[in-house]
Amino acid sequence: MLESLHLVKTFGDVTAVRDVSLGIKPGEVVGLIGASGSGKSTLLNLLAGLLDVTSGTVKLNNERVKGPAEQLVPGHPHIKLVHQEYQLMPNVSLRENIAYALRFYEKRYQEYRVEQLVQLCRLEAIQHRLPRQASGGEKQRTAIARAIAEKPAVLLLDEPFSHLDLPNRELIRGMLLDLVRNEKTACLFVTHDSTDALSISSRIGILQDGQLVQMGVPMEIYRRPYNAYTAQMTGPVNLIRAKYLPLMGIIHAYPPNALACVRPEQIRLTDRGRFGGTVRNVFFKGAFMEVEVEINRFVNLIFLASSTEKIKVGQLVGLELSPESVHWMRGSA
Ligand SMILES: Nc1ncnc2c1ncn2[C@@H]1O[C@H](COP(=O)(O)OP(=O)(O)OP(=O)(O)O)[C@@H](O)[C@H]1O
Repeated sequence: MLESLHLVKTFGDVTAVRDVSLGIKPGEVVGLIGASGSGKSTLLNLLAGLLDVTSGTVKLNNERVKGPAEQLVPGHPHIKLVHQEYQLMPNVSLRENIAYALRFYEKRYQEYRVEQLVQLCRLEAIQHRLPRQASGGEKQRTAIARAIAEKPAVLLLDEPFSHLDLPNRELIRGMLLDLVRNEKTACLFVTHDSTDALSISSRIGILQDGQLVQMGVPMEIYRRPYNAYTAQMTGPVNLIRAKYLPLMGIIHAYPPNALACVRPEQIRLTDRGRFGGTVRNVFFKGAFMEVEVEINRFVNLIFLASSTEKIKVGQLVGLELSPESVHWMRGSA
């Protein structure tokens, strides 16, 4: 198990990581979501033993992971970090890039393991290409294959899905799930986009200004975000001040400026709506539409409608929201 205990990292007067404590078990995928500058890469480097901590501890199976100041070669043999830039050797094939990680092993085992990795990372068809002849997704998969060649206990990934198209993102998602199932690797990745994190992680964490503000199972964080930042980082959301909720038929006992979170799918289109408004925008998203409705001068709401519905800008619509769908947030806006 990889653990961080009260990790802090400062650069001059910037605190990039503030008191972060977390644990990742073998066979678990954990996604950390944070805005740009929230400390994601710094945290990954600390966990990998590639950056010295200001205070706090990183432990792998109860043994302290040393920082670069304490070692000749930075890093830990059982913790691998895949950077955003892949860092492949440019003049040898993708397959040889993977094999290089196994160069100290006996030839037969090396061949066997490379073959296994090529299959696991879906590289059969393009394994003999040079990195410059490969797409971003193929290079990403090669970098992951190389990182896991020696079966590390922990795989850390920096933005593994950014710059990839949907089919490649799906491939990497499937691959990571296979990997943790087959090899019991503990996998932690950071991202600024919640979609992949919500779909494959057993737990997700939200980083805000270097702090881990919330951690839990994806559904719980999506439904019950701690604050507005957590709500916005995990998907489309309506953030509604308490004083406007009676407009929607919701009676409550909260102060006027308390903030409520209502996810778009919790608002329903209905002919017998308790409230309604004028459609301002309709965003086609494929299987569904995101519809923006002006309730009054101060409140716009978004709700989801099936893309088979006929909804037009300027149309009046009736809506329904049940009191149980409203989540009151503790943190400030
Ligand atoms: N070597 C450094 N020297 C000084 N400040 C740094 C250094 N590395 C990071 N920082 C600062 O620490 C904070 C966190 O940076 P970090 O790169 O970890 O964020 P991030 O969430 O990974 O951002 P992004 O998603 O944009 O890559 C930022 O304010 C950044 O400017």
